Amino acid sequence: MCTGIRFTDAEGHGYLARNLDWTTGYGQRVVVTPTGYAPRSPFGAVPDVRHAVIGMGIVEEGVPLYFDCGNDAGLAVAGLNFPGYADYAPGPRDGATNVAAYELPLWVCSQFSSVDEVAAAAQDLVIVDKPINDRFPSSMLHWIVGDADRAIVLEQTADGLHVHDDDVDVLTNQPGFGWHHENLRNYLNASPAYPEEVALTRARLHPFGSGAHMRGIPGDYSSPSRFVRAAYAHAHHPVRDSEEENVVRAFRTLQQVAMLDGSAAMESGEFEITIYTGLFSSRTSTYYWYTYDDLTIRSVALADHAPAGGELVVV
Ligand SMILES: C[C@H](CCC(=O)NCCS(=O)(=O)O)[C@H]1CC[C@H]2[C@@H]3[C@H](O)C[C@@H]4C[C@H](O)CC[C@]4(C)[C@H]3C[C@H](O)[C@]12C
Repeated sequence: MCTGIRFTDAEGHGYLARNLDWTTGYGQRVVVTPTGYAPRSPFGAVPDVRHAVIGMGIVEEGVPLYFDCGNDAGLAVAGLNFPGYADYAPGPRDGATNVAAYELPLWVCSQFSSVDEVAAAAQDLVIVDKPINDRFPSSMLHWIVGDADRAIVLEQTADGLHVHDDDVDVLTNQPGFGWHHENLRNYLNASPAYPEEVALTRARLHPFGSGAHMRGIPGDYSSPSRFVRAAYAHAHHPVRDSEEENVVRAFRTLQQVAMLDGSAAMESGEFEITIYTGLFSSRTSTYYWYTYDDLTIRSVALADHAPAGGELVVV
């Protein structure tokens, strides 16, 4: 499974971070798409690269297939599994902005500079089931899109394209965002406050310690439980000042919903783990990440890799 979060630092810069939970990686690397790159876009939705893009992905047929990425204007996006709900158009629709599912993160980050712009453009958006090649069929995803101000979730289901205002800045997997948001109403009791002493018959009961009012926040790895846990942890985290503090914030928060080997098997019997955790900081246009096997936080700054060149850079 996967979890994504968005937040803002004390100076108003935006951050978007995600866990990529799966049984195996795809050989993903940090990829920079510079403004001089000439994309191959099947329906012409990405005619050029207006904003340089950096993020985690693979390059296939010379095209960057991003799992998550951010751009030089501070806009970022992450794709998360949404099987059983995602429903792509079998072909392009006349008069619409037709985007192949694999190029949606590139479309968002190469064309726009804010969530508001993406939300407006999404009114004409049709996500098309047009795989890059036979080796990689379209993945069934939904996407969290964030900037310094807010987040939205893009979901295309059987009844059309939905743009949800993500006012809790969190996304996990199925079911849809609306269901997860409604489900939060089951957890209104949860609070970080220290519990008061309680009188019970003639007993006076003291709390064991802090955290007692978090009882009820689910601890398992299922998508609804991770949504609730991430929304709680994220909402109560204090705003931080420096880039370093916000990197720590992102990675510590996503640790709360990261998947440990051996705990959750897929139908195949293989175990899901958090393959990597990635973060885009708009403050410095830097991508940070660590992997399951190596907790060293690595980073690549967009400015260090020819953001205006003509060739993709795979770091
Ligand atoms: C597996 C990843 C999602 C992880 C996740 O959400 N797991 C949930 C598990 S569960 O269902 O809820 O059990 C997704 C996120 C981004 C996806 C990749 C990106 O969409 C880029 C290309 C797109 C191609 O069509 C397929 C390969 C691919 C390289 C995708 C492979 C895979 O589907 C990825 C890596």
